[in-house]
Amino acid sequence: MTAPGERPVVLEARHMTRRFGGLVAVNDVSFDVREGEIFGLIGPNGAGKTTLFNLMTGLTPPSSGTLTSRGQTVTGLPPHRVAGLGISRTFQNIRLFRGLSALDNVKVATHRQTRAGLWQGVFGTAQAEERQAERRAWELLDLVGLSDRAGELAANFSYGDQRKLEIARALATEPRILLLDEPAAGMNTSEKGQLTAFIREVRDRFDLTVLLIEHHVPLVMGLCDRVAVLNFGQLIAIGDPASVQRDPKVIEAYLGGE
Ligand SMILES: Nc1ncnc2c1ncn2[C@@H]1O[C@H](COP(=O)(O)OP(=O)(O)OP(=O)(O)O)[C@@H](O)[C@H]1O
Repeated sequence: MTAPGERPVVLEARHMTRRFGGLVAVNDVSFDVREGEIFGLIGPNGAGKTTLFNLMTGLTPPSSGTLTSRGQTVTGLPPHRVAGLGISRTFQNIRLFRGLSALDNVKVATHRQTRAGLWQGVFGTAQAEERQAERRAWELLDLVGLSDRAGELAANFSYGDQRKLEIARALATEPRILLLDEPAAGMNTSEKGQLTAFIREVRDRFDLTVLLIEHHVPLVMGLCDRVAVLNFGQLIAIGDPASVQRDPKVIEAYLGGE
């Protein structure tokens, strides 16, 4: 088996910067992510974590700097093109279709992957694709443990279950790289406990690279292969969880903010 440090780099962030007026939310951030890694992004409130995810997924254009994935430039592409490169995400503020069922929320995302167009209508493949989308949506709901509630409106789900539904929806686009923005937020203690095994299972089963923003420190430390720490937009530490946790700059950043 290839050692983690020898696996190919799948994301290269170089000097990524984003200014909002006079505020530098992300300041000259560079790092690599390797295939199959579970890579954590932590930092105090307002450190720039979500802005960095937004830069990486086309929601916010960078002021300067680049992100490439397997030689392809990601920065400058709109979100759907970024998704087309196999980079999918969930959101800190959940973005489900609250008035649709759990099944339809996932199905809508699988549809983005099916080849819509004239030819499928002409050759009558639309129904087959519809059935395939439905089958895949059921599989993904099963994976996140929600298939017995497939017909319920997303709005009726607990916060923790909505997060799981968001993960199912992100997986429906068949990503190679999955970005999770605070996956444990709103989950109860037992759900948080199960999340580590779940994220590992998803990574292994779908052959994914996973990046996650998370405030729940035990989850980050127990789950991530490497952790990057942002503070006031700057990358102040990167490495394995134990060494990052001991880093005086990281301790200072967290204690200084209390
Ligand atoms: N669209 C925007 N316009 C102006 N300022 C913004 C915008 N988005 C983010 N910011 C600012 O950029 C900084 C970084 O915010 P960001 O949400 O990325 O931090 P974060 O680390 O994700 O924080 P949290 O952990 O609280 O979610 C904050 O000062 C925030 O107010």
